[in-house]
Amino acid sequence: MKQPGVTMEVGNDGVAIVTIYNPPVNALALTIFDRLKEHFAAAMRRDDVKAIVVTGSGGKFSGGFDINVFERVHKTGDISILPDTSIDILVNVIEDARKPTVAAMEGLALGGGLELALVCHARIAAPKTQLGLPELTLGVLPGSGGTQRLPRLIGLPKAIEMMLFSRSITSDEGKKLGLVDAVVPKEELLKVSRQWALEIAGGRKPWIRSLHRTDKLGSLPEMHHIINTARQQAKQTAKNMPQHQACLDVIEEGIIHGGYHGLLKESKVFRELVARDTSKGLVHAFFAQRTTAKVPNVTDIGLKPRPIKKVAVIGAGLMGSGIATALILSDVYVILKEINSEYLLKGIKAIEANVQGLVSRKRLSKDKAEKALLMLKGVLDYSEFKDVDMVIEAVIESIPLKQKIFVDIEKACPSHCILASNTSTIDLNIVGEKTKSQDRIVGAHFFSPAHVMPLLEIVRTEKTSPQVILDLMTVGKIIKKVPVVVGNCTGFAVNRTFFPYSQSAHLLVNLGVDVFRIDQLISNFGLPMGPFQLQDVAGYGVAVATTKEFSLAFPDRTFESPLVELLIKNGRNGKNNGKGYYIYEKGSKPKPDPSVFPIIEECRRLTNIMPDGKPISITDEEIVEMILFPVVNEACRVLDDGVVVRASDLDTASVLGMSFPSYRGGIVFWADTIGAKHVYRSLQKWYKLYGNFFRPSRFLEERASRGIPLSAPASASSGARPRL
Ligand SMILES: C[C@H](O)CC(=O)SCCNC(=O)CCNC(=O)[C@H](O)C(C)(C)COP(=O)(O)OP(=O)(O)OC[C@H]1O[C@@H](n2cnc3c(N)ncnc32)[C@H](O)[C@@H]1OP(=O)(O)O
Repeated sequence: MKQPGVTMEVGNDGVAIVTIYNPPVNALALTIFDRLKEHFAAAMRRDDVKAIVVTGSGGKFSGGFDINVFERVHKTGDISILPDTSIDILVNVIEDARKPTVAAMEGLALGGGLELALVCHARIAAPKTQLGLPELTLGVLPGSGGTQRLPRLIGLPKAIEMMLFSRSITSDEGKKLGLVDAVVPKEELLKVSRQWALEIAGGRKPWIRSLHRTDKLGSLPEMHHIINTARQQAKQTAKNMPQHQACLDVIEEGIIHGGYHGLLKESKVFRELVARDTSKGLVHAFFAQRTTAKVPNVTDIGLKPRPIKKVAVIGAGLMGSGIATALILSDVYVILKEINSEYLLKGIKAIEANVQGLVSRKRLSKDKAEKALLMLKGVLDYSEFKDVDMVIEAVIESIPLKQKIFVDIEKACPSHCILASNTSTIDLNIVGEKTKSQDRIVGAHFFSPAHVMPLLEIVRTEKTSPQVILDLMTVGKIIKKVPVVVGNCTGFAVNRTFFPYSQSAHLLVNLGVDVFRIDQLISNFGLPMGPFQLQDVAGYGVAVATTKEFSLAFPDRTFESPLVELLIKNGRNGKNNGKGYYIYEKGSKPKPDPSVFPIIEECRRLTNIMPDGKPISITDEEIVEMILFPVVNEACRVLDDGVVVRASDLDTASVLGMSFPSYRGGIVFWADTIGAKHVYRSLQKWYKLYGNFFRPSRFLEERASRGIPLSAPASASSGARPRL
C-alpha cells in the first residue's frame, strides 16, 4: 500500500484484523478515520466476523492524531476540518458495537493512538511499547476520550500525571496499572489478541467498556482533592498555558456528570484549544525541531553516516566533563584528556557526580550508571588517539592553545577522524588555520550543562565536508541532542542572536528601570529567569568575557554598562559567592538584595544616560519589548547572513538553547505573531531616542515595509545573500 490507509483481513477463525498504515508512525490522518469507519461497518455486517483486532503496520500501533491537521487549522483558521471522532467513531462504531475489539499494540501508542486502544474492549501489548497521552505538549488535550477513559482504567492520580506531564509508560507498567491486559512477545501479539477477542465474543473473558467503569475513580471528595492539588501544581509548572487547567476541568466534568458528559466537554474544549496561540506555537515548535534534521547538500545527497565508536574529549573542565557524560551515557567510548593528573581526576569526579545525580533523581538505573562509567578512560597524552573517530576539543577560549591542539591532533589521529571544537565564540577558520585538514574541522557547540541541555549547534565553515556534518548530526542524535547546523560567525546562531538580550536589560537599568521589575516581567513572559538572575547564575566572568567579544565583533551596536564590574569591585560574584543582584542561601529561593541599589545608582551616574537625569517612565509591555526586540533585530541579521538554514532552525535553537518559551514557538515565530511592522516601528522610535543599539536592521526594515513575515525564506527578500 502506498497511500495512508487501513486494511482488513478476515481469518478462518472469524477475527477481522484491521491494520492502520501510515508510515513512519501511523499517524491518524483524516482518511484513516474514514477507512476505519468503513471497515468496522463491514465487520459488523459480515456474518463471518465474530470479533475484531485493531493494530498498526511496521511495528508501531500509532503516534496519534495527524499533527499536520492542527497546522492546517492554524494556517487557514478553519476549525471545521477537525473530525468528530470521539463520539461518531470511537463510541458509536467501536466501543458500543455488537462485536468486541481488541487493540494489539507494539512500538508506540501515543495520543489519539492510545485513545483508540482505550475504547477497545481489551489491550494486548508487545514488550517496551510506549504508551502515553502527550497532547498537552501540543497545546491541546486528549480529544478522543483520553481524559475520561484513562482515569477510569488506571485511577486518577496516575492518569493526571501521564496527561499533565506528558509522561509515557511502557507495557509492563501499563500491565501493573491496568491499562494493558497482557504483555506478550511481539511474535505472538496477533495470535494472543485474536484469541482474546474470540474469548470476549464467546463470553469467556469480560467485555469491558472503559467509559462505563467507576471502580478506580474513588470517592468524590478524594477526586476533588486530587484535582485541586494538580491545579495548584500546574499553576506553578505551566505558567501562561491554558491546556493544563482545561484538561483538569474536563476530567472533573466526567467525574461529576459521568463519562459521556465528559466526552462532550472534552470535544468542545479540544476545539477551543486547537485554535489558541499556545497550540500554534507548540505545533510550530514540534515541526521546527524535526525540520532541523533536513540540511540541504548534507542529508539529501545520498551520504551514509559513518559509525562513531570512540571519541576523544580534550579538556575535563565543566564543558568537557559534561560532553563526556553525554557520550558515555549513550554507550560511546570516551578518551578524556587533560594536561595533568590533578585536572584529570577532577574531571572524572565531575563525570561521576553527573551520572550519580541522574541515579539519585531516578533518571538512570544503577546498572546503567555503572556500565556508562566503564566507557570512560582518562589519559594525559595523545597515544590513545590513534583509533578515535572524533575529537571534541573543550579547553579554555585561547586561540594559540586551540591552534596548537589542532596541529597536534591532526598528527595523532587517523585521517578519517573528525576534528571538532566546542568553542562558543572563536572563528573556526582561525582554530584550524595551521592544519591541512580543514574539511574535517567543525564546531560542536554544546550548552552548559552539556549532559542536560538538549541543543547541539553544529558549526560549519565553508570547507567542512558534508560527510563530517552528517556524522556529527548522527552522533548528536545518538546522544539525544537536537543538532542544528549553523554557519561560522561570532557567537554562532544562539549566542549571537541573544547577545543584545542582557545588554538591553542593562541599558534599561541605566535609564532608571528597576532590575527586579525587569526580571519579574521577563519571567512572567515565560523565560525561566530574568536577565539579571541569569547573570548571577552564569557567573560574572561569562558576562564580562562575552560583552568584550561582542563589542569587538559588533561595535556599532554594543551597549557597555559598567555595572557588572562595579558589582565585582563591591565583592559580589553572583551565585558563586551567594551575593549578586540576589542573595543566595542554601535551601531558600534567591531573594532580591536591596543593598545592590547604591551600586546601581553609582552605575547610572557613570553612564549618565537618563533623559534630564530622571528615570524614564515606561510600561511593563514596553520593557519586555525593549529587551526582546533587539534580539529579534539580531535574529534578522542572522537570517540575512545565512547563519541558519531556515528561520525555524533559529526558533528551535532559541527554545532549546536559551529556554525561550516553546509555547511562543521560538524567537522568529513569536516576532511574526507580533508583526515585523510593530517591531520595526518600535526599534526605530528607540533608535531615535536612545541611539544605535536599537537601529533596525536592513532585513527587518525591508520585511516590515514589504509586509513579508520574518520567517519567509530568503528568496522573499530582494538582494538575498547566499545561503548555507
Ligand atoms: C485527538 C488526539 O487526542 C490528538 C492527538 O493525538 S495529538 C498527537 C499526539 N501524539 C504526539 O504528540 C506524538 C508526536 N510524535 C512524537 O512524539 C514522535 O514523533 C514519536 C515518539 C512518535 C516518534 O519519534 P521519532 O522516532 O524520534 O521520530 P520523529 O522524527 O519525531 O517523527 C518521524 C516523522 O513522523 C512525523 N510524526 C510523528 N508523529 C506525528 C503525528 N502524530 N502526526 C503527524 N506526523 C507525525 C514527524 O513529523 C516526522 O516527520 P518527518 O520525518 O517528515 O520530519
